[in-house]
Amino acid sequence: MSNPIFLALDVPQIEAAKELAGKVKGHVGGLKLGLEFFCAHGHHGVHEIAQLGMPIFLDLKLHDIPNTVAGAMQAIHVLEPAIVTIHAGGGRAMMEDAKAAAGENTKVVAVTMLTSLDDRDLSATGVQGSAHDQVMRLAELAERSGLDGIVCSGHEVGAVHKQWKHGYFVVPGLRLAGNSVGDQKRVVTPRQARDDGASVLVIGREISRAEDPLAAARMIEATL
Ligand SMILES: O=c1ccn([C@@H]2O[C@H](COP(=O)(O)O)[C@@H](O)[C@H]2O)c(=O)[nH]1
Repeated sequence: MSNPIFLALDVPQIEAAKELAGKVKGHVGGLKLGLEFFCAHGHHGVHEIAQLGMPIFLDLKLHDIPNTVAGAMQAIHVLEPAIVTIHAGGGRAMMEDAKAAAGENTKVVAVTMLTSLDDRDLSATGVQGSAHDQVMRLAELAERSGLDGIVCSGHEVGAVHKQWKHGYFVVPGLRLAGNSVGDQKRVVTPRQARDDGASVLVIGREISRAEDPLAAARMIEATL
């Protein structure tokens, strides 16, 4: 079984990102580059990180009209990312067009509800029901739109997995028991997410902010 951990390289400098990724090489299965890194360094930055030889997850969370998102997908095609995120809230046509524009080796997954939000936050946006209901609804829409999978929290992944047997499930919001959750609200341990059917475990600060990132990565790997 390949290592499901993708390390979130949420650091602004290329050299710092490379150094961190180099330290944990062999103990994570891939590297996640998000908005902070991509806005600062664009394609050049992605090429630099790709030279480390690990699968790249471009967490761009695209959300716009279908034509614009399809154009963005075409523009990143050349980077050959293993995974790209879009927002399920963009609707069916946007998701269909994004998938059609992606490279055939790229998994396109839809963010359902950010792990930094809870039921109250959802209600404040005017959406009725619980976070769980919202994730289930958007997961069904993503599946019907032909996507490879979704991003959800560890609170929902078990239920989504039962409903969508061959989906690809990306789970952030992961913390070891007792550790600070920071800005995350729907949190589980990496082991819990894995046991409930996560395909990819996104881990950032538990490794990147650890005194010894290699020791942290090895320890988390050992819990799986
Ligand atoms: O719902 C979501 C979607 C994406 N993320 C991203 O995952 C990492 C999590 O970082 P931690 O430091 O492990 O909390 C980060 O890059 C987010 O942009 C998410 O947390 N939740």
